Amino acid sequence: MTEPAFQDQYPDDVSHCFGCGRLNDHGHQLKSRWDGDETVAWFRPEPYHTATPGFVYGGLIASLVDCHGTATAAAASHRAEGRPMGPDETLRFVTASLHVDFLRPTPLGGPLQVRGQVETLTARKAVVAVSVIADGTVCARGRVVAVRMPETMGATAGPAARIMEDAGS
Ligand SMILES: CCCCCCCCCCCCCC(=O)SCCNC(=O)CCNC(=O)[C@H](O)C(C)(C)COP(=O)(O)OP(=O)(O)OC[C@H]1O[C@@H](n2cnc3c(N)ncnc32)[C@H](O)[C@@H]1OP(=O)(O)O
Repeated sequence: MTEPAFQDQYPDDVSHCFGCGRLNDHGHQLKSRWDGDETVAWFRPEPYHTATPGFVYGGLIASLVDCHGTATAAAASHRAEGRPMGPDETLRFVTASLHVDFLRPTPLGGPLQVRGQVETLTARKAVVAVSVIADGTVCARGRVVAVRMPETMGATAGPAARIMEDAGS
């Protein structure tokens, strides 16, 4: 049986992210999982994710790197601490830095494989290298610095609570 995706184990209050939130009907709903010591996600861009005809928009690729990187940071942190992921056990990471090199045009039409490798991991920070691969060819490489989420970004913090209420969450 397939393991549940990391993002499907996030608690509701951090599940509205445009890139990976399972509660965001308008988002990409990226799903990341372990593949040995690396992580993997698959995403099939739609025709409207176009840069030039036939090629994928770079901003979409950046958001795949971003969300796969932060998810990998959370999962790796849980694994390192021997704590299973789940709604009651949350090690939450947000993006401090996102760098992407677009090595070659990414063809539109097939699935993209997004692979993550943890480069460094501490209690407060993870650095994750991410590759975006189309049909066996690495089209983009990225690096995400993910840091433990500050309390001020939580869903119950200040304006966030009102925004979620307005959105009917
Ligand atoms: C079940 C599991 C649940 C998981 C839920 C996941 C929810 C996911 C939701 C979806 C998310 C989707 C993704 C999204 O869209 S997240 C949305 C986009 N991100 C943000 O809005 C974050 C805004 N920024 C901040 O809140 C703060 O600046 C943060 C918290 C990031 C750092 O705060 P602060 O500055 O106070 O941290 P620190 O001083 O203690 O430094 C700590 C370490 O970090 C290093 N550093 C800091 N900044 C940078 C930088 N720019 N480049 C390189 N490194 C940087 C620093 O050197 C230090 O390293 P070291 O000295 O320790 O080596």
